[in-house]
Formats: sequence, C-alpha cells, structure tokens
Amino acid sequence: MKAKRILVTGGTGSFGKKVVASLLQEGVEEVRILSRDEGKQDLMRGRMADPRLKFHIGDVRDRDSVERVARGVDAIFHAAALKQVPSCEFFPIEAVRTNVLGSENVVRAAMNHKVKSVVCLSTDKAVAPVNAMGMSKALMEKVARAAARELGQDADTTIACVRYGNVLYSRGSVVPLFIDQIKRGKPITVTEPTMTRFLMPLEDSVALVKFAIEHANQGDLFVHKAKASTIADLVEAVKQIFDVPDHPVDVIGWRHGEKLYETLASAQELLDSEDMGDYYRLRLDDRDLNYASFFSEGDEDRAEREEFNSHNCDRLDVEGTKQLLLSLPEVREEVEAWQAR
Ligand SMILES: O=c1ccn([C@@H]2O[C@H](COP(=O)(O)OP(=O)(O)O[C@H]3O[C@H](CO)[C@H](O)[C@H](O)[C@H]3O)[C@@H](O)[C@H]2O)c(=O)[nH]1
Repeated sequence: MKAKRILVTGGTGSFGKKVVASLLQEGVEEVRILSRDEGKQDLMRGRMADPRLKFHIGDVRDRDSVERVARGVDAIFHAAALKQVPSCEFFPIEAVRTNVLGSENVVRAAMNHKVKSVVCLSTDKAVAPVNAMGMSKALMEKVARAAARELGQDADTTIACVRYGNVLYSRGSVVPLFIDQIKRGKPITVTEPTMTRFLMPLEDSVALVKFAIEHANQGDLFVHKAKASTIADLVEAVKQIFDVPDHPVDVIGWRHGEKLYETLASAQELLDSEDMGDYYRLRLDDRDLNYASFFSEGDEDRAEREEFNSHNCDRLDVEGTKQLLLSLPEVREEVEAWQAR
C-alpha cells in the first residue's frame, strides 16, 4: 500500500476509521474520505490529526461529488452504505439510491479515472436476501460485477467485492446490547436461541479488504472463512465473562427480515471458487449474454456443492466465543469497569 493515494467512501464509519488508521500507519501518501457528515469528519480530523488525511464532503448518490474525489487515486475502498436492516426495510428506495446507484457512481468514476483497484464492501445478508438491505447489497454486487465483466481482465481498473458477516461489537449490534442489559439489570433479550451468526472482529474485515486489493482478478468476490456461534452460546459467553450466571434471559422471538442462519457463499458460487486458506475467492461468471445456458452449457455439478453458511461452518462453542469476545479491547474494558463497580 506504500506511496499510494486511497479513497475510502463512508470513511468516518467504524470500518472506515479502522482501515484509515491502518493505511496511515502503513505509510500511504494520501487517504481521501468521502462522506456526508461534517461533524463526524471534524471529530476524526481532530482525533487523527494527520496531514495526509483529506476530507471531502459529498454523497455517493451524487455522481459529481464522486467524480471529483476519485480523480488521481490509486485505489478505492467503497464502504459508504445504508446498512441497518430496519431502516432499509421501511425506506427501501433510499437503500437503492445509496447502495445500488451510489455504488454504480463509484464504479463508473473509478473506470473514468483509471483507478487501479476498487473493492466494494458487501455482507452475508446479500446472499439469498430476505430484507431490503441485503437485496440492495446483492444488487450492488451485481452492478460492480457487471462493470467488471464489461472491463475484462486486461483493463486499467480491477473491480472486486468482499462479503463479511456480523462485525462484533459494532454500533447497535447485539453484543453491546447484551452488555448494556446486564449493566442495567434488565433481562437479556434473545430472539431465537438456535439462530447462528458469523462473528467477525473489525480487524478481520480490514484484513479481508486488504487481501482483496492484493489478490483480486477482475470481478472476484472474496469471503473470509469466518467462525459462527448460536445466539444461545453468545449469551452464555457474555454471562460467563461478566460472571452473572443467574441473569434472566427473555426469549422475544424473531425480528422483521431475519434469517435463522446467514450464508457467506452460495453453492453455485463455490462451484467456481478458489480455496485460499482463510479466504475463498469466488470468481466472476464472465460468460456473455449469448451463452447457451439452457442447452449445452449449464452447471451439471451444481447440486453437488454445499453452501458455506453460519450453521455448517466451523462453529465456536461457549469457550471459543468467550475467547473471541475477550480478544476485543472494548469488551475487556467493559469487563474491567464491571468488576471495579
Ligand atoms: O435483542 C436482540 C437483538 C438481536 N438478537 C440476535 O442477535 C443476532 C445478531 O443481531 P444484530 O442486531 O447484532 O445483527 P443482525 O444480524 O440483525 O444484523 C446487524 O448487522 C448488520 C450488518 O452486518 C446490519 O447493520 C443490521 O442492521 C444489524 O441489525 C441475530 O441473530 C438477532 O436475532 C438477539 O438475540 N436479541
């Protein structure tokens, strides 16, 4: 990454902040951030205080602002998104505007300015999606990969996507909620104890994106072979960490747009994939519009592959989940404060 100019859309979010700090530490020449909220930019400018960091106010929905900021950059991490399931569910057209049309703007600007690499951040909720957030992210992947197909392997710009699962301890997610419920003496609310989720520390998502930048061929989509746990084990792990074995638990039932388990790679995608150790490379299907899909070139072995999901992956038990939680400084701080109360 040395001596490069990198653009991070949505750079003031939790992923953005983490990736920006790591890029600056690696010695990149310039990091540009494109985001909407001047307050968040100002906070980050003050906290990071690094002259290589350049803040651009704008919105991926607005092609002009994306075109301006993409000029002269070598790589783009496209993280700007509407990512909350409920808000996308109630305002789906807003998800289309940001996640689909905004991504098209980013990809087109990258092509226009011959940016070498673009990585678009997606989610496991984009595979066989059941909610508007996942659907819009699935379409983002399609938009990015259609542009990749159009460019072909020898183009100036390489476009890739990554998918990751639930980021542990991210704002508004279940782990900080459970901890807050313990601290306030309220019952822990569990939707469905047998539900599973891939659990990823934020560092792993940064590593995944960097892996994609380094290894992408045109149109590749990378997933991390993340581990998963059941919500029941997650609750038990949190209770053990905070040493509250008798804390009450309420089972409240499923929320809108939820799945029992999440899928990081479908069976069809895994048919044309490469096992790269900690990661899968899911290759672009670059057949053109006129391929004989229904007559002679269908996927005969499609039924033989199993998808990679949070039920059939390497599952963490309570002890494993505890170790993963305690690897996060934020959780350790919470536990120390709890013990010192
Ligand atoms: O009170 C709660 C809340 C959630 N859960 C369960 O905990 C798991 C994780 O829930 P989160 O809310 O942390 O995560 P989601 O899988 O629902 O997805 C979250 O992470 C996504 C990004 O990965 C989006 O940001 C999304 O809006 C956000 O809800 C789910 O199985 C959910 O059913 C509970 O048991 N009790």
